[in-house]
Amino acid sequence: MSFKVLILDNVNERCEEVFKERGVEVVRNHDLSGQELYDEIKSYHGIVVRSSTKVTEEVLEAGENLKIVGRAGVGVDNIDIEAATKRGILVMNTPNGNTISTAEHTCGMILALTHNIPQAVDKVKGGGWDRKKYMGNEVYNKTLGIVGLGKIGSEVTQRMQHFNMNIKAYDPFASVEQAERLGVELVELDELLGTSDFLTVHTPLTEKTKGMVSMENADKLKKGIFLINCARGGIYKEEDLPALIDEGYVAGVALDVYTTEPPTDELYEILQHPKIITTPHLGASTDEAQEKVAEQIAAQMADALEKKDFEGSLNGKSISLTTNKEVQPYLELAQKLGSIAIQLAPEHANEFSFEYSGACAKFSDVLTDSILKGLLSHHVSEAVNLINARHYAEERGLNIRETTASQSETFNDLITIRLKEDGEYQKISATVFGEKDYRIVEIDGFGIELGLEGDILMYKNVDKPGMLAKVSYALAKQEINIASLSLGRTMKGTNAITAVSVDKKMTEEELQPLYDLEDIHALQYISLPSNQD
Ligand SMILES: NC(=O)c1ccc[n+]([C@@H]2O[C@H](COP(=O)([O-])OP(=O)(O)OC[C@H]3O[C@@H](n4cnc5c(N)ncnc54)[C@H](O)[C@@H]3O)[C@@H](O)[C@H]2O)c1
Ligand SMILES: O=C(O)CC[C@@H](O)C(=O)O
Repeated sequence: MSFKVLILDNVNERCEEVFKERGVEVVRNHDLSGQELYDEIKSYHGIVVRSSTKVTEEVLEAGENLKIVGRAGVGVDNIDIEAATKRGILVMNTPNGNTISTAEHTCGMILALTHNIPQAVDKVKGGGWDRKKYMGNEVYNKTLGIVGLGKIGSEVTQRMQHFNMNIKAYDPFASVEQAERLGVELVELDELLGTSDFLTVHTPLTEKTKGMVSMENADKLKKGIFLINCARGGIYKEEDLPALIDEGYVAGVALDVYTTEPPTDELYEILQHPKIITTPHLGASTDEAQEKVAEQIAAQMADALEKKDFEGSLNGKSISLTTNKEVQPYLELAQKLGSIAIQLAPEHANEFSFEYSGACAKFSDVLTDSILKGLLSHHVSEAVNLINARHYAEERGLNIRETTASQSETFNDLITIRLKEDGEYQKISATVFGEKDYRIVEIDGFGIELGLEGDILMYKNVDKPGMLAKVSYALAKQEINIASLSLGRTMKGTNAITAVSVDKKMTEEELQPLYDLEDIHALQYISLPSNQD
């Protein structure tokens, strides 16, 4: 299949080159919005953006053929990931292509801020000369507080240590080992605010980070602190910044990012403050970073479109495993098992437990996605895939438990689904022999061996002579051929379970005579897709 990708923002030309090298048709059309964008996007399988294009639910809906949204950069706050996930559209970014540039920009901002460089440049260029007014401060031996010890925070740390700064950090997700390796002291946020001479933030904008510094918590700040934000607008409350400076809490502010970009008139006013220096979201704007993110996003998207690799995917992390040859047989097994389990399940079943034993256990995450795909395909009208399966499971209130064991007692690998009905668990287990021989091996304690393919009749009967003859006669009368069969029982003469594979899809009318047979109970008809080539 040939793929088409649309580049919507000002992404470096290496993006087109890489797509073309990979045989992907690529079109560039910048700054589209509204109806123009909805019309244009229809035929494309992928779109590439930076931060200008807002990839809203409406845009995704208009993208009838859309499979991937690629962000040439880190922040994906301009992409409605939830809506993309629901539609099974992959969202990817390039998490490290612009790390170095942004870290360098941050260090540049720290030095420019404390040495009053931008203000002094303006003065001299305007024909002035004032050495007293632009007296600065050294960073040497000062404390730099870092909020967010991720990729950029870590690179800033290493660079500013060479300026002999003492680095402290607040990051609830950072490990002590990581901090030790970097020579950073991990502290709580209040301590960081109260002891830092400079504070730089390197987190996404979230409910937790929004307004991290504002007039409300001004008393927590070390007097005369310098604030730097090269992450996302709004982490410092912008409208409070002039007052924080004028009232002596803050010595100066450096901003590369704003809540609205370009800044609104109101925000523009704030930026006129002589102690606030600014750049127009330039952190990642270097030739090197832009080449890297452009190349990376094109290569990642081409790989994903060809289903070779899913590196950089944000809303389908576990699907990157699907390119691993080892996981492929289990994926199909899991999906088939999900499909059969839901066909055997009573209506409204919503409590499931998935058990993985043996080598397959290490892939449990993606196997759960695959079971859910099989299970939900029967209930959800939209296309369910590995990206959106968990979303639909949650939306439908399915309660899922997952357990793993490194070994199975009976088979090399075993996947079992239990579903709860009237307080009792029904159980179905399956395994794969070789690469594609998928078999159910147990249903509700009955050992059975049944290929997981095609059209299957499954029923319970009393274990006595003549039962199979009745069924085969009812089928033969309708000229329906039996392909294979499997019998299972717990004890001679008690209950038995029988599975009969037939050579054609059966209609309700054809099934009726079988439902009417005496001593044949709980007859169910299951249809499974053929094994993939
Ligand atoms: N100015 C630019 O041009 C530019 C360029 C690249 C990235 N960015 C932005 O910089 C930010 C950081 O990027 P990164 O690549 O380092 O990301 P990252 O994911 O590597 O690091 C983010 C860190 O923030 C931490 N974190 C999350 N919530 C937190 C909280 N409430 N308190 C403290 N720490 C928290 C995470 O644990 C993580 O370590 C992102 O917002 C990104 O969009 C801006
Ligand atoms: O595309 C850009 O220049 C913005 C980059 C940056 O904000 C990011 O999050 O990667």
